[in-house]
Amino acid sequence: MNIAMIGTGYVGLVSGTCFAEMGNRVVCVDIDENKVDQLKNGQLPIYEPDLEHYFSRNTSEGRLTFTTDLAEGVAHAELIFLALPTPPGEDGSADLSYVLNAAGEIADLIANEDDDRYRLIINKSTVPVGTADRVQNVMEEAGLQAGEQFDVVSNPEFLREGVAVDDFLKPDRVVIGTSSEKAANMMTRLYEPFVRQGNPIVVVDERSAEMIKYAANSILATRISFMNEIANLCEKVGANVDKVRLGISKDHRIGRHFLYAGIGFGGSCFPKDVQALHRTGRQNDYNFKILDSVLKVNDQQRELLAERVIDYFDGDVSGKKVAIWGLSFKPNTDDIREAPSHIIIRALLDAGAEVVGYDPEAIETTRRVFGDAIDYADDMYSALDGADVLVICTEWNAFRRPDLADVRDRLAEPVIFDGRNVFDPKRMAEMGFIYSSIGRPSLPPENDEAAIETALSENGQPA
Ligand SMILES: NC(=O)C1=CN([C@@H]2O[C@H](COP(=O)(O)OP(=O)(O)OC[C@H]3O[C@@H](n4cnc5c(N)ncnc54)[C@H](O)[C@@H]3O)[C@@H](O)[C@H]2O)C=CC1
Ligand SMILES: O=C(O)[C@H]1O[C@H](OP(=O)(O)OP(=O)(O)OC[C@H]2O[C@@H](n3ccc(=O)[nH]c3=O)[C@H](O)[C@@H]2O)[C@H](O)[C@@H](O)[C@@H]1O
Repeated sequence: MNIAMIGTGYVGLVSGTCFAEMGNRVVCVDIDENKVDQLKNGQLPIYEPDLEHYFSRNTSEGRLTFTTDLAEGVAHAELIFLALPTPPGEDGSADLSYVLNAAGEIADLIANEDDDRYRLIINKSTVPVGTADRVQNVMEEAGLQAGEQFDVVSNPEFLREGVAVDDFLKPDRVVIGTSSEKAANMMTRLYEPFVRQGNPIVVVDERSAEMIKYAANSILATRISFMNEIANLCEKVGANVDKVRLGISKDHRIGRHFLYAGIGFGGSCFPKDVQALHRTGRQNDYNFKILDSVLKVNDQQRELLAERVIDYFDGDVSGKKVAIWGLSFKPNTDDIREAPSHIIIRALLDAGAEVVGYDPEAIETTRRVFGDAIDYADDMYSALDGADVLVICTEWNAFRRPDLADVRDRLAEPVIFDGRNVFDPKRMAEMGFIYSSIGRPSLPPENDEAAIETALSENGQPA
């Protein structure tokens, strides 16, 4: 099938590449000339595991191309996807200007064509309930006839950054929102190769499809905030949130996913989408109280480690050097949008601390935000040289089994604040660390040097 992907960001680029992988011809359109130049030169503007492999194959075989020219994309395609930003507006509701303006331009282009080809305009962006109707109005205002020349489809995307290609190629489900049988058939034909494992294509009306996306993100965010509150209470009553998680997750009604306590959820979507759904409630005279709490708990949780570091130094961190491991909002991405690490860094800088950050992929994206206000380390160990404490913000694999003897040697004091519970508190205490994690008891550190040496060597690392 011939596809245009309008917007070539995390969603547009991954979706476009994966559609091309199934044999479709995809033209990706973006207004960012640098991005399009990079893509035309075979370079990926984002880090996303496995993307390079599919990108190279499909560009070299000519099924995946890039342009800044919307007219080229529209002329090529029978399926026109909108994968555009929907950032929060001032009142928290989704800003639809990117989507509606692009729809307007597409409508004008189609209205000026000689032929009467039928097109699908497909919302892949996360958009509030009623947006498909608004896009349809925009098309009709240009003189186009719904059902004859076009239909609007809502096709929300559920991929996660860091595993986006795998999620797209093997989705748990595909949601198609349309009241047109013809549109539903075309969309089903497009997605059938992706659901061969028997996962369903769920065809619903446009409004339900739009609500499904917000409901999915909001219930996942609610689980995280809920577990963070359990973690906070565990600390007060001497329980261990990781053990609690194991205990509850064996109940198949609860399941094991999205129950990890930590320093709150970040990313470009959970904070924005929970806020937007809350706003939809308000606009419809409904106070969605749970969502308000989900956001408040998350804001509090993202401040937690900075407060703990400042408390550790009795309220005065001026001149103290804090090393941060993990800058991206989650592992396996360079995305720093709404990253808890950035909130922690800002709070530490405001309090007068010096910060040095390390991340396997997100140094450049972080540099664009903080510039010279913080230092950047070339590797995870050199970040620790002369640092007073280490703060772990993202659970990259490389941080899970580091050489803790080296970590201890390099830090001015053996102090670790772990926002992702990557180490065992008991073993950390045996190795002489002052170790604070989320929702688990902190144990007094061993202070006998010989015992510490033994524990470090038993940890599999040279003492
Ligand atoms: N990032 C994610 O993991 C997911 C995002 N979503 C949703 O998908 C949508 C897009 O998100 P991302 O891909 O993360 O955004 P992004 O910011 O990475 O990409 C958006 C792209 O659109 C381009 N753009 C802006 N205006 C344009 C125009 N008029 N014509 C052509 N291109 C234009 C920008 O230059 C940018 O490259 C949002 O609604 C988001 O909520 C949904 C599922 C997952
Ligand atoms: O709409 C979107 O953009 C996407 O948002 C999330 O995907 P993403 O933000 O890429 O990443 P997640 O894996 O969901 O993690 C989000 C945040 O929650 C945190 N998290 C996740 C899981 C958990 O148990 N605990 C926890 O704190 C992560 O550290 C991260 O900061 C959803 O999982 C996707 O289904 C959705 O398509």
